Amino acid sequence: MKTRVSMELVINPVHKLQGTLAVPGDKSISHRAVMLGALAQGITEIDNFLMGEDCLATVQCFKALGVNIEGPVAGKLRIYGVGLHGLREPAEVLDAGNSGTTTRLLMGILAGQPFCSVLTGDQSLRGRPMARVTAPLTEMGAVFLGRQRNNLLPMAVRGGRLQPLHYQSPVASAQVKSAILLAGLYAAGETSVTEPSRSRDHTERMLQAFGAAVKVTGNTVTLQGLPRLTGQQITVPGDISSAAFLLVAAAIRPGSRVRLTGVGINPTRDGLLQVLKQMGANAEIINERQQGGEPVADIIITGSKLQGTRIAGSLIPRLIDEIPVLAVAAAYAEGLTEIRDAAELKVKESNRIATVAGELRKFGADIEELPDGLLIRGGRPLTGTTCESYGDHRIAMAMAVAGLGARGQTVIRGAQCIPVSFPGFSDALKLLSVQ
Ligand SMILES: O=C(O)C1=C[C@@H](OP(=O)(O)O)[C@@H](O)[C@H](O)C1
Ligand SMILES: C=C(OP(=O)(O)O)C(=O)O
Repeated sequence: MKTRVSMELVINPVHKLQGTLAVPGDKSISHRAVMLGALAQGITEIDNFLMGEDCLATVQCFKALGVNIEGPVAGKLRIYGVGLHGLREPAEVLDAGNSGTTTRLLMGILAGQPFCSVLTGDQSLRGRPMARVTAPLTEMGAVFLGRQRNNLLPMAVRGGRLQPLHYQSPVASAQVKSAILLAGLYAAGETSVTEPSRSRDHTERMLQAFGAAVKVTGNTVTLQGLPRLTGQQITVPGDISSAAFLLVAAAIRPGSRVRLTGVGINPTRDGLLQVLKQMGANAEIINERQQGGEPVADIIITGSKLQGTRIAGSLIPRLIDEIPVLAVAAAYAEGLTEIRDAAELKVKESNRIATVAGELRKFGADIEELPDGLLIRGGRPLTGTTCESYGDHRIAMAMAVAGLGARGQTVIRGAQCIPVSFPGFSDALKLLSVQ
């Protein structure tokens, strides 16, 4: 297990943000490109791969499963696919680091393998619930052995012959949906997942691009098992979840104008843009195009006076990772913001309802925790403070954004977690900041 040196990020208030920037590649799409590339026949080449620690953990796991992968070097990766049945029993424990996506999607794939593997991760990941995938995968025929009735890592998996499953998921979670669909690759016949509302659909899109038959009807996705997957060329779009920090930073500083190029605007991921508009921000989408089966565009945002809003229901899965930074936008907005139906935030890298509320309160924000969200009475002037990341990259970056509009200096302790999803975050802020 890696031990990392604790790092502090010092944030000084900025007058405004200005400039043009390309954010790093999408984390969700980067993970999936490695996984499907490994299970395909032939070569998959990936460009603009996210060199974040979570995606590097996925690459390491597939190397340990016997896949020949060149790179990643400067966002380029070449995978020599082994086909659906070509993975090899790993001689070492598979370490997913901080990454829930690596763990849960990999569990789906390992469920279909006729060998034994063991998965673990860092302290945060070892506390996150896995029964949401081990339970349905057990129904399909895989065998798991882990703490708290197969809920916590480390977890041993013995895969094998799988039965197809029609699963009614109690949560809108792309990780649950994807784990079952990836296991469904190994089951003869149709496997389907129905969600309470639609989660991100990158797995469905990419499975189709690699040649699998996938049907989407309402909130149900159906996959035909045992397809032949063929290697692809994939250019990963910029990550809207990383763009979110820069978009909110610009939105809360009047006079700002920032252009982010090549950002993924998949409709299952673009809730942030809808909410920023609801709050009165001026966000323009231009140069829309398709890249790797995903819609991308440039986003131009200007600073404006923001108003409070309500964020709930089927919008939540479309912006789940952006809620910490949207809470920051709400603290700078006039009036009340209510975030509901977001209890999933409690089982992320930290309990994000508690950590967002606790850290924003240190700046002087008026914020109340709800069982499934947050109530923020915005408009109070914020004062720079010392924040904790709790090892959660999104909390570290959200609080850095809060510091940009506060009076005085802000220090983010535990900032070494930021490259989990956004290597180069502080350089991006520096580049865009006008003091
Ligand atoms: O499938 C994915 O790539 C992800 C799904 C989401 O998690 P859930 O599926 O738990 O909602 C999200 O929070 C995570 O950052 C990435
Ligand atoms: C929740 C996140 O990721 P994961 O579940 O993959 O750890 C995230 O990046 O905010």
